[in-house]
Amino acid sequence: TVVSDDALGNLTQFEFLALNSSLNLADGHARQDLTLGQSRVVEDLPQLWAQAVKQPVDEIEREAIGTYFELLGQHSYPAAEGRVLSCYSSSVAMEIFARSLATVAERIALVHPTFDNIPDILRGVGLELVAVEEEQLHGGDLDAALLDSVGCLFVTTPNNPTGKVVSRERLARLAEQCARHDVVLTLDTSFRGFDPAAHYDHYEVLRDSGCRWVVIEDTGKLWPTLELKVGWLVSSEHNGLPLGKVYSDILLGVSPLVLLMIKRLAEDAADGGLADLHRFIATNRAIVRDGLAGVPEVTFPDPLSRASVERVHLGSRSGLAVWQELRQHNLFALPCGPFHWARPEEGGNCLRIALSRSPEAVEAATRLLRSVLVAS
Ligand SMILES: N=C(N)NC[C@@H](O)CC(=O)C(=O)O
Repeated sequence: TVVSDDALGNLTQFEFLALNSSLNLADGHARQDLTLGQSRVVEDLPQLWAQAVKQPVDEIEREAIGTYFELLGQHSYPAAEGRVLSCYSSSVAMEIFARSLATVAERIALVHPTFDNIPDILRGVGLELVAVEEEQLHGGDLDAALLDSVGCLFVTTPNNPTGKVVSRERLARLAEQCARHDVVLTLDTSFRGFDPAAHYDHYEVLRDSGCRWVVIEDTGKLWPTLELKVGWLVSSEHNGLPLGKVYSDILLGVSPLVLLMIKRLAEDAADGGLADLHRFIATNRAIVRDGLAGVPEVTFPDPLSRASVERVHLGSRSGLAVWQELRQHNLFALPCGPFHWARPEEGGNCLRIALSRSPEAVEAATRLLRSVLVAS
């Protein structure tokens, strides 16, 4: 019997089921082997620990932020006090943003589809959601009446699971509309590291637009750091949100050791590691696409995606039924229904495959998926 997806709940609960399986291609966290450069950082952790004990934490934080934001082209990030808040994860940053927004707004426009912990967090603080279809968001100006009816426009870019990136021109136009309607523009840029199309200086565009804005950056998907990560909550001046106050309700600060590790990993990435990572993900994406070539009805809806995940459209097959069948073989992907948080049936025929895995795991998973699909 096919279990209905609400019996299994949200995407993260699906991901939880996969955590101890040998073929976990469910979550977007990085689980591939460390590269040589990254393993040198791990070997240096005792020294980083000693440095974290001695060096002032605000110095470490400034250096980690600078190295990471420069690596990804974000040269105009706000370096002033209180403008970049370090959180234990991007979801903690999102919770702080949501609680802050809910003190001044009742409704929020949110890109559809996207990862479901975003609408869940926003609903959790009592905000009413209005779906903005990805095509709409990328198509042209948003409806003025829509913008007048919300306190915020929330955009995931690159989007999850589609990999769709908001271009510089599109961001400038969205920010201009948000400025005109006095709507906060919020970006979740968790997948930014994977796609050079997302490395233009977003902060320069946001700053020049005059709109109120918030950006959530995430180091957690880029490197295999065993969940050691930081979410950065970045915001414009005078944004009217009690971010600092709510931040202080939740935490005092993150580990300087983790900040030093991130700084070193960002340095390694700047020294060729990021280009290697892009090639690594592209190779894994090709393994999936080549491995499923010729399977009846199977297509890939996101040909331009560079994100560390790949959507597979199964034709008339149920994503949930295929997910269940794979689970019998101890292979876990992600059914795409819950990404379509306003209309789950729209994602009913898709699976998402994680690509931040060893090529061998991606190869084995693709072979298994192919055998299940040709038999279905
Ligand atoms: N706080 C949550 N729910 N974390 C899971 C999230 O990081 C997974 C994710 O974003 C992805 O698999 O694409």
